[in-house]
Amino acid sequence: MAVFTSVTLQDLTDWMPQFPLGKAHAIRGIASGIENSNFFIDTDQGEYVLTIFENLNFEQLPFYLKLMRHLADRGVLVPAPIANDRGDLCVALHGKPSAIVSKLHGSSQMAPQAVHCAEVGAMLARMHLAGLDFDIVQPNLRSLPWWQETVPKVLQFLDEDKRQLMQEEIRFQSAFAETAVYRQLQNGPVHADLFRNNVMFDGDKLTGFFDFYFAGCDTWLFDVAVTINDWCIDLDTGVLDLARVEAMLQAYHSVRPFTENEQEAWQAMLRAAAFRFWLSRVFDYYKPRDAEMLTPHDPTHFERILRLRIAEPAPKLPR
Ligand SMILES: Nc1ncnc2c1ncn2[C@@H]1O[C@H](COP(=O)(O)OP(=O)(O)O)[C@@H](O)[C@H]1O
Ligand SMILES: N[C@@H](CCOP(=O)(O)O)C(=O)O
Repeated sequence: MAVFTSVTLQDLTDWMPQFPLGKAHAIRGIASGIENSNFFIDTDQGEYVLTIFENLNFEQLPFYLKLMRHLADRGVLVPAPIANDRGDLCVALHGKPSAIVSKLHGSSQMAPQAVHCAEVGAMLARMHLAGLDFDIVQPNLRSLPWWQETVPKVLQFLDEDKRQLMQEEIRFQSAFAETAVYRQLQNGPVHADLFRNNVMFDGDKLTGFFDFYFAGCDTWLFDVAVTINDWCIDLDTGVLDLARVEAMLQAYHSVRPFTENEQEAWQAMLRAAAFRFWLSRVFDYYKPRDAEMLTPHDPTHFERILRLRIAEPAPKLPR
């Protein structure tokens, strides 16, 4: 469980009057999550989610919070940030940037079937299209420059086999990013971390995407690859489940058709998406931060997926 910054009900009572939510009645730390401190709060106006951002700063946060507002206004199902009496979505609490967003109903679907993957694929395509007229540009902070800067910091912790894989993949991805195919991919705001635990369902109906705090401007195809690599695999082996892959890709394609260029980039992009999370998990594993409660993610999971995506071509994108 990750609560890096503690907040008491008294802290909340002192801080809340600036928000149009009435009084705070209860606060509960949220177990899951590894980046921020999250709490459910009960107010006169109902239940909300309070997030204290542990790594993002006041300059970076408007991108995420305004993006969520922009998407919500266009019918994409995401939490709506609540502004304070000065119109600010991001306000200091214990000296750290913090925000209150609406609570999505339902729960995460951790054993998804094709029907859930189709819902996610269609909403992801709607999200990409809705982001077309979002005018704040902020790069995905965990894309190639971060990979290039982080690989040298973690190589010392890896055995020879893993070190070689990491070095080969960063070379491959650096070269891929220079290609004409890559450079012509459609770019815009992407979620970049749309795992099973970041989507809510009520039965088979999707109720929202959340945890936008890895979002940034990147290729739409990278977002699709990240999502496929989590939703459409056997979690024990990393092997793709073809029925789920097809359901997600077809649903996405029916809202926003894939391009020929994306066809060409697909296999390399699935590798990029696996590499990104292998690297961040290795980094988090060897450089843990303080937390009252913290469950690190297993890095070998994404190493396995990367090796698989290199060894076996995934199903092609629909045409
Ligand atoms: N808007 C929301 N509505 C409902 N539950 C939420 C919302 N935001 C976060 N949560 C809950 O909090 C948990 C942790 O949030 P998450 O954003 O994944 O944390 P972190 O940013 O630390 O990775 C989620 O698994 C979910 O149960
Ligand atoms: N999805 C990432 C880590 C980010 O954690 P989250 O709880 O914010 O999704 C991973 O699995 O490595």
